[in-house]
Parts: sequence; structure tokens; C-alpha cells
Amino acid sequence: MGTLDEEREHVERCRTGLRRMLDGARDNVIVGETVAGDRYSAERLGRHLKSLATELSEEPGGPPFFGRLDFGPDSAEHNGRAYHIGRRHITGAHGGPPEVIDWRAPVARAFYRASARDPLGVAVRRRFGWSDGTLTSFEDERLARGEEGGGTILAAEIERPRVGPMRDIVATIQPEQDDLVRADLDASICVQGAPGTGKTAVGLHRAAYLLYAHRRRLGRDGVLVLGPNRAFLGYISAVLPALGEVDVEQTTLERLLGTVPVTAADEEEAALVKHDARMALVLRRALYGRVGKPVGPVAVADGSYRWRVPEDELRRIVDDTRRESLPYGVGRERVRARVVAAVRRQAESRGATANAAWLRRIGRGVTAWLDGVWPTVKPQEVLYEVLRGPSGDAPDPARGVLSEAERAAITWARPPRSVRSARWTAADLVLLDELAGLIERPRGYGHVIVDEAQDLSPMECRAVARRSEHGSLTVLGDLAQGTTPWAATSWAPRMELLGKPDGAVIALTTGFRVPAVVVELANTLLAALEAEVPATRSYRTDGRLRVTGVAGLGEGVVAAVRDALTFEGSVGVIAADAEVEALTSALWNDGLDVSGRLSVVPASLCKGLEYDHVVVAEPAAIAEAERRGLNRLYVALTRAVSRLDVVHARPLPPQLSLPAAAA
Ligand SMILES: Nc1ncnc2c1ncn2[C@@H]1O[C@H](COP(=O)(O)OP(=O)(O)OP(=O)(O)O)[C@@H](O)[C@H]1O
Repeated sequence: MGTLDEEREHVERCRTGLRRMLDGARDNVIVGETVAGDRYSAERLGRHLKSLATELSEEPGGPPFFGRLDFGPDSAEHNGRAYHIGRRHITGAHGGPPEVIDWRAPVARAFYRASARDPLGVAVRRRFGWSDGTLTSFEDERLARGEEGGGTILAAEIERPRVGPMRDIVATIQPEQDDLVRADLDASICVQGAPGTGKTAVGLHRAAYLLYAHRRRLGRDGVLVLGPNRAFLGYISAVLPALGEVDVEQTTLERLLGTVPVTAADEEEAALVKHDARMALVLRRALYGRVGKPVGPVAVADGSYRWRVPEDELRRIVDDTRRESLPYGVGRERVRARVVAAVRRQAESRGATANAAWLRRIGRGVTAWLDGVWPTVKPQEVLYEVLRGPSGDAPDPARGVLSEAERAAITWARPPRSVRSARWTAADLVLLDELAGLIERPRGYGHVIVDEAQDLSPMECRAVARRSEHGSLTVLGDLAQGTTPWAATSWAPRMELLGKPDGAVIALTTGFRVPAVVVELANTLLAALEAEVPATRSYRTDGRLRVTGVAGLGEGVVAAVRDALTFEGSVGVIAADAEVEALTSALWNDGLDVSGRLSVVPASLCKGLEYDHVVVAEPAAIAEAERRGLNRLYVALTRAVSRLDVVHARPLPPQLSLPAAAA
């Protein structure tokens, strides 16, 4: 077992190793750009090596490792060996053993999973303490002797004040989290976790792990991370690059589906219908309503001769193709190919031979007929017709699917004159995507991670399902934090809509963000929320909760913020959206700088975020602002890492009861 000095010598060896890797990567960038076989590979290779070189050059001062495993003699595979574990693999000198093992490597698993009860061959687990890139301490757990836990390094990392964007948790992943991070690529899982249990962290580390373990497959098929809004993405976007993964697409569903600009808004009644799964049938009917019954034969010119395919054969072709449930666009081409095949059979029975050019010509000759029977169509054209409402004697695709009131809710009161002048809403984007998916299958991903998934509507779930049909899903959410009108109240139906009915639902119940006293307050709301979720245990016994009744909300919030700023870390004031402007002015007018470490956040945007010190302003206003206002309040109350101030000028909502510690 190394002493602190010996460990520091190892740090130096690691830094030398990193420099060696950096020089190698730089040389390789030059070579890679000139030797790769084709331009595409050259570009990819060049990009990869350059980003590796950049990463390495950004890292020389950072902690090269955070843990160490010393295996005992009873480990058959690693008998008596020691390994340092870090964010990245560091190669050894002259082909010797690596200086550091990547946290995702199979052997590193024992760092997260070994316990006194089941040491997995590990004699000693060591955790290192760092300060500004200098190794300052370590703590050992002699697992083989039954010693476990009790250290301060782990607790200090979890309780450290938060500033800036989210950081990785590789040094302190907990066993129940590690199970999820390293679940099989083919396993789709749903993680139900109370606030701060590390769902987002688990999702991001799972992406990094899967890319490591299945680099080839996922490098080709891609990994997609979907978050609820841009503020959230801004908050989490540095985690994967810090873990060396820069090729993950991180976006919101709205941006992913955004083929047209959103320039209108729906009434809630209309949005509810548009997000309902029954719309899938309405749209399918509307699209396939465009397919006609062939009337009369088709005649195809071939030089001076005209081939004829009779009506009954054409009808059979169209009916058979419809039954095959292909994407609409593929169906159209299948019909063309079958008509061409019918012509070919006739030609061959007359002794002609069909070459490729002839087949193409006949195919082109069928286009005019095909346009009448199975026309090309754009999603906007179909949706335009659906939202314009039934016209003429064409059957309404919504008949028998939507009630009259629902039909009326989605029908434009004043239909735009043409599809070009139509203004689309956010819900329309989802419908346009459904139509686009019916016409042509969208690009799929090898793995999709969806955060805050409890808020997805059934139609949004279908949009995600289309993109993970041949891949797998990690679904992260908390039923108690659902705030959309269509939020899930149980997971099984959502997993079905997401195309993974067999996906296991796993609960995370230890909270790492919110201190116990704050959890206790937030938990009093749970009984009033429409969601059955398991109770949480907070890892953190530190923290402070203060509930203050004030005469004027502005002054009360200013006073709470002044106090908050005397502590280290970020400060977030969370208020009902309508109060944000007035509170921001009150803070500025009092000489407080509302940028940098102090921010005022509308309650509607606080999901997934966290601040070291949170001031929740006027809970009653947050609860009243929307249908699921109590869920929103639950989200707001659970953003605090160290301290929560609840400031109220009006009575608190009756569903919130103060724990004895705060009353
Ligand atoms: N094992 C861990 N070690 C250290 N910190 C952790 C660990 N797990 C989670 N955290 C920290 O706890 C905080 C909450 O994690 P995260 O945001 O992933 O939780 P969440 O379940 O997504 O929360 P919410 O549902 O409230 O958005 C983050 O600061 C995260 O870094």
C-alpha cells in the first residue's frame, strides 16, 4: 500500500503519461489527416484525434485518478495487483501496465460495487482527496477485514456547495446507481427517482459507459439525450465532454422535432386532444384517405406501343400494398414497382427482354397514374386538412375517434387560406412528426436517454419510440414532478407508448441533493399529488430550512437573498412566472447583481436545476399558477442543495405542512 508520498510520485508518472499521450495524439493528428483511406474517414479520424489532443491538453493539472483498488490473494484474476481508477485511461511507459484504468473498464466496477459483505476480491479500496489539482489525502476501507464507509472524502464530495454547471460523479457513483449505469445496452430501463436521487447523473454516466463498452455500434448509430428545456441542457451539457464523450447529441424534443417554426399557441383544451394517442389514428386515416381506388386501366407508353394493366389488377396491387403497413412513401414506390412488374410480365410473355433502362422508363411512365392513386404528400398538407375540419363530402378522419367537442377543440376557428400561411403550435410539431414518421421512417439511434420523461405526452412518447425502434431507451423521471396536463401517473403505460413495454421500472430512493429537513417539508405535499411514488431517504443530514412570513414579498426576498449571499455557492430565487419581473427589479433596485451566482428563475423553468441556496417566493402563487401547480411547487422546493428559504406574504398552501424544525 502506497504512502501519500508514493501516491504523489504516481501522480507525476500519470502526468508524464498524459504528456506522452498528448504528444502521440498530436503526431497522430498529422498522420491521421494524411493516411486515412477516404475523405470521410480522414475527417472523422482527424476530428477524433484533435478532440483527444484538446482534451488531453486541457487536463494536465486535473486529478488523474480518484480511487485505487488493491486486490487480495483470493482474487484469481487480479491476485495481489493494484489499480488506480480515473476519468480516463493513462497508458504506461514502454508498453508497461496502465498508470490509470478508465472508470468504465470491467475491473473498475469493483470500486463501486465491492462491500465488506461482498469484497469481490478487493482487499483495500482507497479514495483520494484533492485540492486544486494537488493530492492532499486518502482514506482506505479494508474491505477484506470488514471495514467499510465512515470516510469524510465521499461525504464531502456529495455535500460540496454547488457553483456553475453540473459536474460528473464518477468518483462517488453509488452501487444502486452503478447497476443502472452499467445495465446492458439492449436493456431498456425506466428510472423512477425522487428529486436529487441522481437520475440525470445516472443517465449521463450511462451514456458515457455505453459509448465505452459499445463504441463501434453506438459510434455508428448514435446516442441521443433529450432534456426538458434549454436551461436544463445548458446546465448538464458539460458533463459528457468532461468524461471525454463529445459525440452525443443533447437536445430538447421540441428542437428535435422542429421542422417548422412555432408561431402560435394552443388553448389547453386543444393541446390536450392533440397530445392524445388517439390522434395517431386520426392522422393515419387522414394520410391514407389520400390513397384512391384505381378506376379504369393504366396505359403506359413504350415507344409506339402502349401497355395496359387492367383495373382489377391495379386494385389488387393497391389493396395488397396498403395491407402491408409500410411507410406511406415506401408504399407508393412499392405500388409503382408492382405495376412495372405487371408490365414486365406482359412484355416478357411476348418475348421482349427488360433491361434496367427499360424498367426505369416504364416506372416513369406510371408516375402520372400513381400521382392520382397514391400521391406524394407533405406532413403539413395533411395536418392542414385535419385542422381545417371536414369539408365537402370527404369523410372526417376524426369521426368515431374524437368526440364532437374534441373535434371542435382542434379545428381552426379561422382556417388559414393555404398551407403556406398556416401558423403551427408546439403540439402541431408533434403531429407533423407523427405524419412524417408515417410517410418515411425517421433516423433511429442506438440508445436514447429521456430525462423528465413523466412530462411526455402519449404523442411525444411515440416520437421518441420512432427514434429508438431498433435501439434501447433509458427513461428517467419522477411521477411526483409531472407538471404537464398529460403527465404520467404510472410508468407501465408510458413504457408501452415508448415502444418498450418490457422495460424494467427501477426506483432510486436515496437523495443526494436535498438535505433531509428540506425533503421532509417537500414530502408533506406528496399526499396531495396524483402519483404513487416510494418515499425518499436523504443522504444529507446537513442543510437548513427557514420559512418566513413577510409583509411585502419584494423586501422579504431581498432580505433572504442578502443572507444567502453571505454563504458560498449559487443562489436561485424561484417564483411563479408572473412574479419574476417584479422580484428581479426589486433585487436590482436594492443593488444586487442578478447575474453570475444569483439568478431569478421562473418556476416553469426550474425543473432539473439546482442551486446551493434556494429562495422559494410565495408558494401559494406557484401552486395557483397552473393546473398541476402543487407538483410545480414540489419541484421548486426540491432544488436546494444546502439551504432553502421559503418566503411568503400570503398564507402557505394548506397541503404544505411545516416540519417541527422549521415552524
Ligand atoms: N453518487 C453521487 N455522488 C455525488 N453526487 C451525486 C451522486 N448522485 C447524485 N449526485 C448529485 O446530486 C444532485 C442531484 O442529481 P441529479 O440532478 O442527477 O438528480 P435527479 O434525480 O435528476 O433530480 P431531479 O429529479 O430533482 O432533477 C447533483 O448535484 C448530482 O451531482
